[in-house]
Order: sequence, then C-alpha cells, then structure tokens
Amino acid sequence: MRMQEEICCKIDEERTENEIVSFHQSQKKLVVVGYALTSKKTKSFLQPKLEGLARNKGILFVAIDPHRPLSDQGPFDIVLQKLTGKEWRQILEDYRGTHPEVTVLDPPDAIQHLHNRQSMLQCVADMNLSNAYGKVGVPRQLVIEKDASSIPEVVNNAGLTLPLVAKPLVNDGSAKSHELSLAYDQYSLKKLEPPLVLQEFVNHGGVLFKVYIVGEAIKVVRRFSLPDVTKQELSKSAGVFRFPRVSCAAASADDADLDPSVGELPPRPLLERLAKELRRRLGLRLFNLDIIREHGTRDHFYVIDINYFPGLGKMPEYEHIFTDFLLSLVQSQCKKKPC
Ligand SMILES: Nc1ncnc2c1ncn2[C@@H]1O[C@H](COP(=O)(O)OP(=O)(O)OP(=O)(O)O)[C@@H](O)[C@H]1O
Ligand SMILES: O=P(O)(O)O[C@H]1[C@H](OP(=O)(O)O)[C@@H](OP(=O)(O)O)[C@@H](O)[C@@H](O)[C@@H]1OP(=O)(O)O
Ligand SMILES: [Mg+2]
Ligand SMILES: [Mg+2]
Repeated sequence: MRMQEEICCKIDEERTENEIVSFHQSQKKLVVVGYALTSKKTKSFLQPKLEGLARNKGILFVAIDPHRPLSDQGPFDIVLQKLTGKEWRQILEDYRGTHPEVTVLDPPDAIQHLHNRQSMLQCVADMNLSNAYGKVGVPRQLVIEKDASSIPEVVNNAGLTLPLVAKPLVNDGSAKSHELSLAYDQYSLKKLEPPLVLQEFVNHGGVLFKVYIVGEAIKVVRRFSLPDVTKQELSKSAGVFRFPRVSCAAASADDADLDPSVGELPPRPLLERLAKELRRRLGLRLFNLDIIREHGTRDHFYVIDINYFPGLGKMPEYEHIFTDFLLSLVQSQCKKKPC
C-alpha cells in the first residue's frame, strides 16, 4: 500500500488487546478509539495529557495497522483517521459499509472535498453568509489548470486585482501543497507552475483567526499572518515571492499588543452560524478555518483556508474538548441503537 508519509502503525498489540479484553470482562463500557495517523500527527495530537484524561473518562486510544484488515482489529467505537491514498480510502469505505455502527472521523469522501483548493471554499461562497453580525465570503479567485503563459491574460480578463496569492490547486497535505507565493505584477505570473488557484490578497492587518471546530465546540485563536501590502509598495514591487507557513507557526498572536480593530475576534454568533452550516454542508466534524478581517472594516470576513483534522494539540483546552466530543459521539450512537 502506498502511503504519503511514514505511517505510525507500530502497535503495542498485546497491551491494547489485553486492555480491551479486561475492560469487556469487567463489563465496564470502554470507548475504544482506533486511530490511523501519520507519526507526526500521532506525536502532536496524542500527547500524554490527552491519553491520561481520556483514560480517566473511559476512553482508550488504539493504533490501527493500516496494512491489516480493519475488521480484524478492534472492535472500535470510533475510528479517527488522517491518512491519504486511494487504497486507504477504499479500506475505510468498505469498513463503513460493513460496520455502520462505528463512527468514522471523518468520511473519506467529505475529506476529499478539501483536497482541492477550489472545491474547498465553494461551500462558503454558496452560503453567502450575511447578517447583523457581519459578512463572510471568500476572496475572488480563479483556477489555472495549465499553460502558465496565458495567466497574465486570463487574470486581466477576469479583472482580478494584484497582488495575488498563488496556491497549488491540490491540497493533499504534502509539503508541495503548502508552497504558496505572492505575485506583485502580471508578467511574473508566467513563472508560476499550474495547476493552481490564484486568489486576491486581502489586506487584514497581519493577523488571522484560526477557528477550530470539534463537533459542536468552537475555539478561536489569533495567529500572525502576512503583513498588508500598501498601494505604494505594490507600485514599486515586481516578481513572485515564495513565503513560509507563517500562520502555522506555534507562536500565537493571542497575547500580542494588537490594534483592537485588527485583533478583535469575529463575533461569536457569526462563527456559530458559519460553523453549523459548514459542518452540515461539508459533512465534517473535525476541521479548522483560517479567517481574515478585511483591514479597515469591522465586519467583512473572508475564509481563505479549511483544514481537515488540523493541529488540535495547539488548541487551548483541546484535551477536554476532544474527550467530551468523543463521549458525545458515543452517546448519540447509543441513542440510535441502545448500547
Ligand atoms: N487571500 C489571502 N489574502 C491574504 N493573506 C492570505 C490569503 N491567502 C493566504 N494568505 C496567507 O497565507 C497563509 C497561508 O495560506 P493558506 O492558509 O491558504 O495555506 P495552507 O498551506 O493551506 O496553510 P495551512 O498550514 O493553514 O494549511 C495564510 O495563513 C495567510 O497568512
Ligand atoms: O502541523 P500542525 O500540527 O501544526 O497541523 C497542521 C496540519 O498538519 P498535520 O495534519 O500534518 O499535523 C496541516 O495539515 P495538512 O494540510 O498538511 O494535511 C494543516 O491542517 C494545518 O493547518 C495544521 O496547522 P494549524 O492550522 O492547526 O495550525
Ligand atoms: Mg491555512
Ligand atoms: Mg490549509
């Protein structure tokens, strides 16, 4: 089986299986969560504090071996996964068919929707969310499938305003899919490598909001982002510049001394509405949104990125939020079919 990254599949089989058996024997209801994650994700997510708290609440995390049939492992109440590849998706789909009682977080076809930076934002655009608390949209963007030489003309015809953020169209978690650049002039756009999405850069005061959604729970943090590009700077600059993953850095902007017009969190009711709709439209329960506020406005927001099962280890109180979420899933399973 071809996997994108090294997969953490080493399991302490004896320990976990014995634990499952002994719990079943003592007739205590143990919630068994099978996880199929990369080793990087296992390290950042499955921290000792999470495992400890989970254990106290009767939740046991068990590593899944993605090379063995899922039905031979477990039994699981929940499967938590963020692996890629066609074969893995097929394994999960088959398992969902034969084990409808198990909650798979999240269904592979729903995640697949985020693997393209155009379809990713389509739900937000379709929602057209605008109410007394503000407006939420997506930056104007277009897709370039091939032929870099035509980009200046295509951009001109579409009336997109420079600077533009160039993002690889495919968003599959690979290092390449996170290689973004900022283009200041039309002619340099020819240097870009399609397939990509060209998105208008929206000035937002250098701060963005990461909105984490874990089931019904919503948590918002501030992160540093790209600084504004002034008209003067734009007129003097040319070229295409690669930029690093600024907002993914662990450093948070929550304690920074920010201009309140930039740092004020988006209104809670607006985020609740957005999260509720997106949960439903995307069919996902574990994701985050990168949201920016157009600089100089109070309530014009743009969603620029959606990530499936993001770095929850960086979310404040994630251990409590996540374990409560798992328990609530099991409770709703029991409502459908008594446990
Ligand atoms: N349209 C935009 N206007 C202004 N800044 C933007 C825009 N798009 C992206 N950025 C900046 O570039 C950063 C990376 O963009 P984006 O979040 O789309 O990439 P990513 O590789 O998917 O990131 P992540 O690590 O969050 O998955 C953003 O966090 C933000 O700082
Ligand atoms: O690496 P981190 O723990 O920070 O998590 C990042 C996560 O990487 P991982 O899933 O491999 O862990 C990324 O996933 P891919 O797009 O690459 O699939 C993406 O979701 C980022 O937005 C997350 O950062 P956050 O948005 O939460 O700051
Ligand atoms: Mg992002
Ligand atoms: Mg992303």
